Amino acid sequence: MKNIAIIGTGYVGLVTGVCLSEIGHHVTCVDIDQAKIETLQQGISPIYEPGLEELTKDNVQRGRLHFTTSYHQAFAEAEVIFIAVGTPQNPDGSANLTYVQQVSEQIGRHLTRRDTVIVTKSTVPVGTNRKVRDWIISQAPVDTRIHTVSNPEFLREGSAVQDTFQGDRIVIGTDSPFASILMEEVYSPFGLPIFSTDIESAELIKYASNAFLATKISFINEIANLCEKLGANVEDVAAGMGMDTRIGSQFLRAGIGYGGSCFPKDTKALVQLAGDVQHNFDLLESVIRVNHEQQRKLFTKAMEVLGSLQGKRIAMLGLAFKPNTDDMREAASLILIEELQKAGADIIAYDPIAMKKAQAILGDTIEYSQSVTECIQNADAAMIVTEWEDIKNTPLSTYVEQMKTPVILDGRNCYTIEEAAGYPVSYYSIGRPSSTT
Ligand SMILES: NC(=O)c1ccc[n+]([C@@H]2O[C@H](COP(=O)([O-])OP(=O)(O)OC[C@H]3O[C@@H](n4cnc5c(N)ncnc54)[C@H](O)[C@@H]3O)[C@@H](O)[C@H]2O)c1
Ligand SMILES: O=c1ccn([C@@H]2O[C@H](COP(=O)(O)OP(=O)(O)O[C@H]3O[C@H](CO)[C@@H](O)[C@H](O)[C@H]3O)[C@@H](O)[C@H]2O)c(=O)[nH]1
Repeated sequence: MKNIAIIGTGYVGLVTGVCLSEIGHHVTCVDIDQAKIETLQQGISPIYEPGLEELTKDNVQRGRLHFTTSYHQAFAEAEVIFIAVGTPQNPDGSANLTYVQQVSEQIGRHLTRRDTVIVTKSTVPVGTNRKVRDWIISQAPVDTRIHTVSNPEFLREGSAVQDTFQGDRIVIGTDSPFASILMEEVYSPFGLPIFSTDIESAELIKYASNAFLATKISFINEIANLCEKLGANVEDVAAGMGMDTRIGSQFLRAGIGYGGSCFPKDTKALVQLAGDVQHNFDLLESVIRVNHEQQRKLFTKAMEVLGSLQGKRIAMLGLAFKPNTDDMREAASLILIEELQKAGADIIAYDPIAMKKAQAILGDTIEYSQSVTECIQNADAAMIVTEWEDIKNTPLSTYVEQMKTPVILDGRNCYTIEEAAGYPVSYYSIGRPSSTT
């Protein structure tokens, strides 16, 4: 078992650190956010991620998992150091490498071993691992040897722990035989397929995978828009397409576009990366454009159905960018709220988990409620933005009983059109025929 340091205790760093300790490694996680580290030291997870808190507590108790704000302490025994800090987007869409550079220089200053393996888990443009090596060396003692590894992360929020133990593959890109053997030892207890390649290919696999998944989503959303005009049902079209194993049934759920901390920024970063080598990635630019429109889809529908939104009470069901997370980054709810407010609407929102994080962003510009039923009371229209279980399972009769006018704009196709037709509601969804009272 190895001594491992993880820099950054966000979604990726924390989940990776906890899961590596669970399979027996000795892990120290370091972060500059003191409050986060103190929370973690008490065994509390700063993020909502199913199964994570239990595993954190368990491994802290077993003495295999530690949290600190001290680089010195984290790197003292480390044979492998994982970089898992954020790579947010610059105003032009390219990846901001400030945090990666800062931690690389810190690694260099604190190195004590002759051979250290540095693993980049953050999503970074092709060429970054070579820069990481240079940044470290610029600060390191002359006799140290740095072995860099690109090891992109594919976990999804909301199922991050499960994805780590049951992922489809682990990608390892390195030109160091020393690092290659060590990474095999780190990851073999997971029993997952390991794909080994060069550094540049590993870096690109991450962007290419996210861009491809985003393309699938924008593609099915365009088909959904066509379905609405042609009278077809996108659910059936997707099901029929997905039965072809060459296409596959996953990531063909039409909705209000992709949000979250990865697809929006990574698609833009890949367009920029292509531009840097004089390549116009037209296809991906269209994917991004389609998504931009799709995220505003419920607003456009509300305008068509209600006419003016001035003074209208709109219930927003779900705020997080997807269920099972409290992450609000690039959530469609934020875009819709802005558009609705510009049009003069009053908003009351409900989310079972993300309300606290949403409140930190939105403050008292909207009202908050504690349940679906409370949220839709006296509303002129309800918008279903996130398909949480309790939202999906709300009987349509509740809308009839509680709303001023039972207009439902369902951005996640939570009800069948047959079900909706059985109630006196006006039901509009994505890529399917509407039913009106
Ligand atoms: N969130 C995901 O689902 C996901 C999945 C795959 C890949 N990624 C990629 O992984 C990277 C991390 O994403 P995230 O969502 O975990 O980010 P995050 O914002 O949740 O966490 C990043 C953490 O790094 C810490 N940090 C910043 N500078 C630091 C420094 N100098 N020293 C120590 N800690 C520092 C921050 O305090 C924060 O806790 C990004 O490149 C992202 O694109 C994210
Ligand atoms: O058929 C689908 C599937 C997803 N989405 C939307 O797409 C977004 C992203 O969903 P998902 O991929 O489940 O969540 P993330 O946690 O953002 O995970 C993605 O981004 C991560 C960060 O790079 C990668 O590690 C994961 O492999 C990749 O799935 C969300 O807004 C979803 O609502 C759809 O609209 N239709």
